[in-house]
Amino acid sequence: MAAQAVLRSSAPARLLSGSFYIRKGVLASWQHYQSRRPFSNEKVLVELDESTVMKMKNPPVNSLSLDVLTEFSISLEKLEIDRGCRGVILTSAFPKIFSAGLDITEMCGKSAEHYAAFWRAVQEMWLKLYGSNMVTIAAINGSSPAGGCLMAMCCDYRIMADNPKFAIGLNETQLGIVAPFWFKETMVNTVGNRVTEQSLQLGQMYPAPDALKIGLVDKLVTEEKVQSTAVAAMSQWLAVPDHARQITKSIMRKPTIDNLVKHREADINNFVSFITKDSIQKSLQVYMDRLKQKK
Ligand SMILES: CCCCCCCCCCCCC/C=C/C(=O)SCCNC(=O)CCNC(=O)[C@H](O)C(C)(C)COP(=O)(O)OP(=O)(O)OC[C@H]1O[C@@H](n2cnc3c(N)ncnc32)[C@H](O)[C@@H]1OP(=O)(O)O
Repeated sequence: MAAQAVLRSSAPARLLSGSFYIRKGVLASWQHYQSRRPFSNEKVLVELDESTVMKMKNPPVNSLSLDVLTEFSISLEKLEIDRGCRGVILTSAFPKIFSAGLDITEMCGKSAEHYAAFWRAVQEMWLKLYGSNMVTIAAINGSSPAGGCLMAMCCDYRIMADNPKFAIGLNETQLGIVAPFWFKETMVNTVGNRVTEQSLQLGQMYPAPDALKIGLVDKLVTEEKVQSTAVAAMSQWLAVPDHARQITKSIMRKPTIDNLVKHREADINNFVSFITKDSIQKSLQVYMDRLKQKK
């Protein structure tokens, strides 16, 4: 099978602690296996098995903190330069939640320097994932608001658990904040302009069946089958010659990526001046309080 051809030899499944879990299928040798050990840092788990899987593992809800984002980008970069890796499945280690999006506590009560570093890390994650040469498949095994939805949209193909309790969308306006232009452009590239305009203004979260209807996800399967379906889809995508697929992906995505690269510093400045406003800090605080009260 194409996926197996890509993931060369077999190696023991290996779990390493952290916020992500990368399952790497096939290594040429034990030495090669050992050379992948740098994945075993604080926030990244590496499992060496039949397929390459990055599992977010930041309890309780996979919120994307500065540490998690940094680790994600480093891990993805390592896979990117590994010629043995042509595709990655992105999923969550927890049932019922893919990712709660950006860690709201990173955007509350911190210094301007912290906000700038945080936003640069969000940009970096997006640049690396949206611009990846690898085939990227999101196995969305639970809810996925805002930044979680962004990560899923960065992937080439999205499979979601068929459960109307799981919802996905860019809900920023519900928090009193604004999805930046490159979040918007990613969504436009996924579902089109009209659906994006309405979704973003309303901060709409789509239950899985509705997400399928608007094309925000590509396929629904039962929760138990999300990952195996992703593995099957991966082998289909990997059957296409890499160079042709990669150039095509680049033609589709480069203008959007270039737009952020060009305006990156201005975007950071916009974020910092927006998020440091008293009114925005208040909105985020109210939202966090509501989240805690709902229990
Ligand atoms: C002129 C131009 C100007 C424009 C400039 C624009 C600049 C840019 C502006 C800013 C852009 C920011 C973009 C932001 C993107 C984001 O991603 S914001 C995050 C949005 N996320 C959410 O809204 C999700 C909120 N969470 C939930 O809905 C639920 O928690 C859940 C994910 C559905 C899971 O539910 P459940 O399993 O019931 O768990 P809970 O009990 O709700 O939560 C458990 C604990 O986790 C905490 N938590 C949840 N989400 C987050 C989060 N995103 N960040 C931090 N913490 C989170 C929650 O409070 C609980 O905590 P405890 O009570 O302490 O246990």
